[in-house]
Amino acid sequence: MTNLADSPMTSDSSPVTEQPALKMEGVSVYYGSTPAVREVFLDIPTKQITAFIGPSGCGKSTVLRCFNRTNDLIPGAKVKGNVFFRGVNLYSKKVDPVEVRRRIGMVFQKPNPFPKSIYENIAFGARINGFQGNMDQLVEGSLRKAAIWDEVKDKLKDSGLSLSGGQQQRLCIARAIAIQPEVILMDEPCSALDPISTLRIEELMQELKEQYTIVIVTHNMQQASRVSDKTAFFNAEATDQGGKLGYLVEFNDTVTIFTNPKQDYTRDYVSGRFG
Ligand SMILES: Nc1ncnc2c1ncn2[C@@H]1O[C@H](COP(=O)(O)OP(=O)(O)OP(=O)(O)O)[C@@H](O)[C@H]1O
Repeated sequence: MTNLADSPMTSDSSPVTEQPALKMEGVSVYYGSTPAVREVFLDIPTKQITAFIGPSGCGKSTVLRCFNRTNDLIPGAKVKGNVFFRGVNLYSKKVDPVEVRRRIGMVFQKPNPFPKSIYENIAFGARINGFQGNMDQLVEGSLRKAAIWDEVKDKLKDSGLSLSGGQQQRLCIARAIAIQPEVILMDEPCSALDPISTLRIEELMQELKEQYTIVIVTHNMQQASRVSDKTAFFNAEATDQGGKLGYLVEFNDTVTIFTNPKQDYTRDYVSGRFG
């Protein structure tokens, strides 16, 4: 089994920030025989925030799921091309998808805490992953990193489901952090939250990027321009079969995408002319 920790990026002589954490080379995704996304080439920078934007159905979530092999869990989904994490091809037969999902965590649109105590929401996954250290410390550290410790420290035995939506989402981020991933994928993490909870998550993302590489799918262009360093704009084109096929139009620094994009489609989208 290929060890995902074995990679040139662990060398002290090469600063991690200079190499992409994740790399896509010619990735196409199919659901059954229907193509959903074609030929994506993309480098995700280490310890930065990359946003995926684009109209509904252009394949943002589909592409995001390729980074931790969660498309494998969808019957009929097929990924072609290569996805590299720290130089290791994640789709190689030697790579264990469970290990991939441990190293590359995911937070979903709707907060989905386990129906267990706040403490167990953090401890459960760590225990399953064979964590041998001090569990109390791990729980506190993860909740602190997710900026929710002060709100829950006196009620760790209460159910995770008793928290507000915004708190539940930070609990889910803490749960992802507890597994000690290197990358956190976020699929519209704020779309079910009110503006104040959204702001908390956005602030939290800025803190987390000191330690983690973050990729976020968002429908909210203001959010992408506020939080991200890089932005990938996806669009979809009509197919001969009457469907839609997603593709990457443009990928650049967020400020360039929003102020001086190279493609007319991008300019029209970010200025609200379609989508
Ligand atoms: N589980 C699935 N089974 C079959 N087709 C799917 C599945 N998930 C996505 N698709 C199709 O793949 C295409 C891309 O969908 P995807 O959800 O990735 O786009 P998106 O840009 O994230 O959309 P949205 O912004 O609406 O969430 C769409 O045509 C969608 O119908």
